[in-house]
Amino acid sequence: MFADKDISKFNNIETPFYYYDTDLLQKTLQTCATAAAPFQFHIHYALKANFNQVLLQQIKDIGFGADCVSSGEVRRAVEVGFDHKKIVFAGVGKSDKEINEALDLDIFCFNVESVQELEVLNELASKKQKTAQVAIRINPNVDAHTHHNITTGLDENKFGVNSWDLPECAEMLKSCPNLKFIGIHFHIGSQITNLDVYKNLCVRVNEFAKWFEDKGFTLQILNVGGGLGIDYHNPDHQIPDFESYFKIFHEFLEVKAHQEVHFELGRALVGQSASLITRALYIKKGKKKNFVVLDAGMTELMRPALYQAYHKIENLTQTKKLETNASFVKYDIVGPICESTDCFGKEVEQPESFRGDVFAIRSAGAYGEVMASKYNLRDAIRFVYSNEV
Ligand SMILES: Cc1ncc(COP(=O)(O)O)c(C=O)c1O
Ligand SMILES: N[C@@H](CCCC[NH3+])C(=O)O
Repeated sequence: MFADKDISKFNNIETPFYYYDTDLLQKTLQTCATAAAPFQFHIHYALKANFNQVLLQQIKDIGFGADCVSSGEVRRAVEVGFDHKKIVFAGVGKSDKEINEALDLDIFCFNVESVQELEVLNELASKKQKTAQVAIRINPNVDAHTHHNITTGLDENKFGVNSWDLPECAEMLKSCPNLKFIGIHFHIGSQITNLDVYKNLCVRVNEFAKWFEDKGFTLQILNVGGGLGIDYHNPDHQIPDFESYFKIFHEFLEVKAHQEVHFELGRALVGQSASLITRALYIKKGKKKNFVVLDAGMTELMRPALYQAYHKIENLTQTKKLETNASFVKYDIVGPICESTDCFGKEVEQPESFRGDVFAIRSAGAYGEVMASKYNLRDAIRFVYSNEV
């Protein structure tokens, strides 16, 4: 819920823009850090969720590490000041150039996703006379019970080494003098709201850890990835239940005294901290449908078009006046882009809306700004921070 003073502020700013609530972000980060502390769990923030530098600064300051999926993200993490000994690099398709850059930056660990990648990494590290620390990303075949487009830990997914390739992987590790094997890594999917899924993951991690240890390897790191979801239906001041989440790993993961448990959270840390603020350009009344045409589209927030993802939409101008205007209408809320999927919600009940009304599309902090595109040669996306206006 936005305060009246926020809505008045928005009236004077050119739309569309991302509005970042830096206080909520701070509270979310602090809650996560406090929940992880009793178990000495290590948090790496997954930059792919949002690599906005202002947010990254806050995240770095709380002491989290960085989980990156490209050398661009590795570079961004270094520029912002993340300790290079807390930077990990995962990704199913790291190019030689990216690997070389990450080797030069002496990152903490490469999360390697195939046997062939081990070979390439060893060769590139040897040319630089370096030793790269590696964790093997294993595909555990655990169903994350999330949208099928954002599940990553099933046999049919491209990510990680499949269990049947592990013997070959173990042989390769033994024969690579420029690699230091330090752990195993998992990430089963994103926007996971059924926490029981993580119990299944813990069982599989325990099995794989034992498999490696039985072969004489020492595992220093158990990296269980991220994926904790947020409640898109109730965005107000919402902080995910980090305590229950970490407790599951504390209870179900078998952690040896010499081992560290690493997490890679993205959405849960930043998702609720932003709204996309946009204005109604036109109201179209049809025979079968009414439309609100906004000045933001799938180019600013792609998730609804890409995954039919739900984001709560609020007409801030009319909600403010609701006592005097109790008439509700169902609208398809669409953007200006030349695509039929450019739609933020169908048959969404809203107060009767008018040209110029300011709308908020909530829970847009993760996979929002970073997935914006220039399609239709749109203007670059703008942002506003709560502590600056
Ligand atoms: C390897 C890896 N780690 C961490 C994340 C972060 O995921 P989430 O934003 O769902 O926490 C992702 C994205 O799904 C990922 O692919
Ligand atoms: N972009 C996705 C999440 C992908 C997570 C990265 N593997 C989303 O918006 O929900």
